[in-house]
Amino acid sequence: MANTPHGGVLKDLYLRDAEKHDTLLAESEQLPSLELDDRQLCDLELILNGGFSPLEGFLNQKDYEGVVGDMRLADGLLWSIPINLDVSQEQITEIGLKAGARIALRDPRDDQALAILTVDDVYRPDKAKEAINVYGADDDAHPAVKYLHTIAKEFYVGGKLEAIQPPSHYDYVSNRFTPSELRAHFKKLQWTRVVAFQTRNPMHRAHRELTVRAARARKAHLLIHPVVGLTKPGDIDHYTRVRVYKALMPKYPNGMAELSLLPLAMRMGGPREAIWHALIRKNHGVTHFIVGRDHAGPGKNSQGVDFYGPYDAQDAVEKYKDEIGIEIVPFQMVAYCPDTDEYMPADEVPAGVNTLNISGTELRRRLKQGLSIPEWFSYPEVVKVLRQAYPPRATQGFTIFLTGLHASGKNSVARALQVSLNQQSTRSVSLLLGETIRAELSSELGYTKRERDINVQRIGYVAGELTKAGAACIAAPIAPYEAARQGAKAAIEKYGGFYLVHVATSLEECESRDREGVYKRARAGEIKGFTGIDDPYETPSKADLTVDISKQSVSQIVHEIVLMLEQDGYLGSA
Ligand SMILES: Nc1ncnc2c1ncn2[C@@H]1O[C@H](COP(=O)(O)OS(=O)(=O)O)[C@@H](OP(=O)(O)O)[C@H]1O
Repeated sequence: MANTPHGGVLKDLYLRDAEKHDTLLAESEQLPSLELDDRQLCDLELILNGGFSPLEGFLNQKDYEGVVGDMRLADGLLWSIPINLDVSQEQITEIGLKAGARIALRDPRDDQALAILTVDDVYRPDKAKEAINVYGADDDAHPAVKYLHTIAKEFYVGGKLEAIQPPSHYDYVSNRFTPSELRAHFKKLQWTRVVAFQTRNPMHRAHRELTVRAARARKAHLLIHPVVGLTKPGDIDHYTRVRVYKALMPKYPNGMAELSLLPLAMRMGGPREAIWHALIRKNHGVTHFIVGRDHAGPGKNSQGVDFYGPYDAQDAVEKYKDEIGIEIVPFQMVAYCPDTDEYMPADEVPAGVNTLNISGTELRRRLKQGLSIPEWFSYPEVVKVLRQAYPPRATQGFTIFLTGLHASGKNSVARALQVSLNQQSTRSVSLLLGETIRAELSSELGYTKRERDINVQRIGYVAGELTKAGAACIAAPIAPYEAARQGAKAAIEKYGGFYLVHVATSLEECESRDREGVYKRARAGEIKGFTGIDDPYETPSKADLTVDISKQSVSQIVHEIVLMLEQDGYLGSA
């Protein structure tokens, strides 16, 4: 038998409102609309499908104050994390949000109406109190507190929901189970004791070992239940993680474990979050829940001290275990003992016995540099997935961004570099010369500061996309403004390497090299606002390389660029 939902009844609003579907959909077309943001969308999905039972909507003020104050809804039921629909004053006025109003809530990705909210109340939360009570401190180093102060709007709207349809998913659809679906699945499999494992990270041998030990200890089956909504900023993306989980699942004995993806927006709220996670699993029909060391921990506060103690989450679920109604399986991390080639719970390792571990940071370093990842740590199938997602630099894209005056030699260097890279790497090489971009992308633009900034921004965008796709991109605009160059850098370096090369050939030299006579015409006033003559060129404050065509040959400059790329690993063999 699947576990009883929190509050006794699974609030699957899709099932409850199925009969009214057509009427609700028609009504939603006539109602004012509120477009949800990413977090509200995750919360809405779990309210509608019953994952957040007993909630039937976003918290009204009474429930909110109870949850913030002592983790209880107004009716006394345990609930640890406030689930709010935050709105701005402009939205309140524009949409007409007030008690009794009916509002269509829409998916921001495709504008579909997902639910109708009947407004109970609109109130201004005490955000400092929410931060302190729920997350332990009013400190922006905590991601949920930062969200509260920088993204969440100033008012909350409470009210019950009627379900129209679930948000559309196009990724891993067959692995997404609502609580009702999971309950039906357990029934079909005849699973009565199920231990769930929550994770927002890739899983390796230690996790497989830990989960199997938990299942063995409770004579239960296993539900791997990772979060694919919002996790901690900087986490490995869920596409990669799900491929990892799928590579790991065959490592469990047949029939022992199932994978289901949870569209939860985590808050990283440690102890309160652990209680919330347990209640959500209970709603999914699970009977046991693993709570490990530092469950849903956000890391360190602004003073460099951990927000929560390593066992605060375990203590919290222990304290409320009767009300939570799911058996908690507290777990130590397992450690690898190389001398005996086995995994053991960290607290059972005898004194003096050597153990090994590879931290997340160390793993990322090894992936980045294409270094070995030992088999005792992970499965080759898992490592293969991670290597595809985090290719070593030798196969990552990069951009060489040449900046300098007209006729400084940047175009000659760019062309020669393209040829040189063509001969030595398997990447496709793209050349974005100033004149080409002006003809192909920016033909409507002139040369005012604003137009030059737009031009450089476009180059940054295109170079970023090429870099993301693994290409070598060589851009060579004049790009006279520091801020615009910085903007291009930011757009590119999130996807791969970025190198700013200042072709610092003097104006005098550029003028003498200018066979087309453009500078002469600019000096004669026939061309207005020409860079270097009557328009500024801001010298880069921090170029990765500064070269001068009057002092070095093109091939020497190309060689310097190649050496720089080689040193950073971009030109080694993959
Ligand atoms: N007013 C003015 N100022 C500067 N340059 C001018 C101007 N008018 C036309 N040109 C010619 O336009 C070519 C491309 O300029 P860019 O797109 O690289 O300039 S910018 O980065 O947008 O500032 C650039 O050529 P290259 O330097 O060979 O790319 C210039 O010859």
